[in-house]
Amino acid sequence: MAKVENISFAENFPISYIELEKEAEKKMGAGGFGYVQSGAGGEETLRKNTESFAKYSIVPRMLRNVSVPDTSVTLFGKTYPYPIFLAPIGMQRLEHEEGEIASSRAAAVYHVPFIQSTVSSYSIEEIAAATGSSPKWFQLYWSNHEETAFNMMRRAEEAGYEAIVLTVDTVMMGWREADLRNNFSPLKLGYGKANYESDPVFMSSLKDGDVVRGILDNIHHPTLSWEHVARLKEKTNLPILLKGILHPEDAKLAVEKGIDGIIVSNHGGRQLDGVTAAIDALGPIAKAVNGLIPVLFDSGIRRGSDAVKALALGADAVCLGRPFVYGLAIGGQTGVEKVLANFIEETKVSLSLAGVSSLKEITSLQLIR
Ligand SMILES: Cc1cc2nc3c(=O)[nH]c(=O)nc-3n(C[C@H](O)[C@H](O)[C@H](O)COP(=O)(O)O)c2cc1C
Ligand SMILES: CCCCCCC(=O)C(=O)O
Repeated sequence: MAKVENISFAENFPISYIELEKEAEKKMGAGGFGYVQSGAGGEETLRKNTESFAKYSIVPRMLRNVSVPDTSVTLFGKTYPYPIFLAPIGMQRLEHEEGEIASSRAAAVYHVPFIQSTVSSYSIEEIAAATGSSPKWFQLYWSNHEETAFNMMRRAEEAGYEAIVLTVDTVMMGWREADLRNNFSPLKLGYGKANYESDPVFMSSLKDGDVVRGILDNIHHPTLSWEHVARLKEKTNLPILLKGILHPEDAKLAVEKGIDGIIVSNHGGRQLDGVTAAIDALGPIAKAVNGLIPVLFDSGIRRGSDAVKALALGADAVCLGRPFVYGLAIGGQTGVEKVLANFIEETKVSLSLAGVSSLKEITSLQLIR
């Protein structure tokens, strides 16, 4: 780390998101880069996700002794040093040979919880072995072969994962024009198989032994409903969060049905184009939930001041997505560590300059539109 004035930062590494994206593009093939970078449809939501942060202006407070900001957050009885998670991102071998092994180890360096995707390139057990006791959550894609979903969740529980994130906005793939243009399907190319190939329940469900076809048959699940969620809940003692909530009524239903937390997200603009910017959905949802369950946020977080705005609007923590994946493409584990180092430092500086000395008081930080 280098230092300029009071700021520590990762040297010889892209600082801004634009630079990160540019460097990552040089390292990745066109198909893989297009898959990560692009959004659905005309990319209206992808653009809005980042642009909409500018609608919210922080009104900072002064003279508040911000010398040692307390950035810790407690969720489900566990305290983490920062209100920051790594979002579940599938198939990270697209970016780097070491994929999720590298990114989960980088997260562990900062005690940042790593959310592992169902469609990851290394299995639940491999990531657990690589990261020991550092915090991990498991993101579950529902499976049409229901026992496969239950078994993956059981494996995560046994491997020491601390929560299950059920993604509910991906019952089918969005209309992604870059992938159509490039004829690019990471699932068909065999990325994202690790949790399936290592799952005896899934493997024994295959009729013809074709793993890729089996994944494709299972992962698109348009029948998903609250009844499935209730069945899932019966099968685990881990907290369950629903990822992909954008409507306050769905958030209220989640509370009513005993769900433990939600992630406000539009999947980084990759699913339905034209939906609300995630940051615009956050305030009304936080109000509807009224502190009854934790509310996490992703989709558009690019810098520390974005995190401060999301926290002020009611998020308990934010998940970093594309920025860390670009770090992975540029420099493997070290690249992700550098992205995290800069993001954490910028978040701390932003909180201090906003006059927030503890996250416990963040919701009193005023934002004007
Ligand atoms: C390449 C890529 C793969 C993703 N894979 C998953 C996944 O497997 N499971 C999931 O729930 N979300 C997945 N997401 C969505 C992220 O978890 C997160 O919602 C999104 O990246 C947030 O948008 P942002 O990265 O633009 O901030 C993926 C996103 C990207 C960019
Ligand atoms: C039908 C869901 C497949 C999703 C694959 C990974 C993902 O979430 C993505 O955004 O891409």
